[in-house]
Amino acid sequence: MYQVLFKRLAGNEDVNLPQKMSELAAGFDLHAAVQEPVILAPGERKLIPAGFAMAMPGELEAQIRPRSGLAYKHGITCLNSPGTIDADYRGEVKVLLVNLGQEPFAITRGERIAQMVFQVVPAVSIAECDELPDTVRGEGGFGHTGV
Ligand SMILES: O=c1ccn([C@H]2C[C@H](O)[C@@H](COP(=O)(O)OP(=O)(O)OP(=O)(O)O)O2)c(=O)[nH]1
Repeated sequence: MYQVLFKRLAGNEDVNLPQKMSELAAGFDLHAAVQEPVILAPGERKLIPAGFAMAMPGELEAQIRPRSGLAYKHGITCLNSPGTIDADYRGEVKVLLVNLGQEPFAITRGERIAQMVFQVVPAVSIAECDELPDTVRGEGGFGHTGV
């Protein structure tokens, strides 16, 4: 079990911290910490504050992912999906939403706008080399096996 710390940022006492909506949910829902409703016009993107900062063990990252209901019903999704929260980031967590729907959409205070899923990032060491190990695939990619 990993210990993650959430710090509520000043002025957001009324906004829920990330929370799971069911016992085995993978994601913690994030809530909009906007003061007034924010309108996203079709095609528009806006950075929405989530009202908290966090700390997690160094081997973790947190991914900000869209909520399927908002995406399906309104075309609202995360532009940089999945967003990456680094373990050493201490700023406010924010969600970059974009409206891919046909209608303006209002983000209201406290609304659940995205979800955050934790992942273990494997420790890697890197080295430069002149020749890479051979594979059967070689340089084939981008559909080289057919569509
Ligand atoms: O959806 C997101 C993505 C990022 N961040 C924060 C946490 C993350 O640790 C930091 C940097 O994100 P990223 O590495 O994706 O951004 P960058 O464009 O590479 O910026 P930087 O140079 O600040 O690393 O911004 C968010 O709050 N929400």
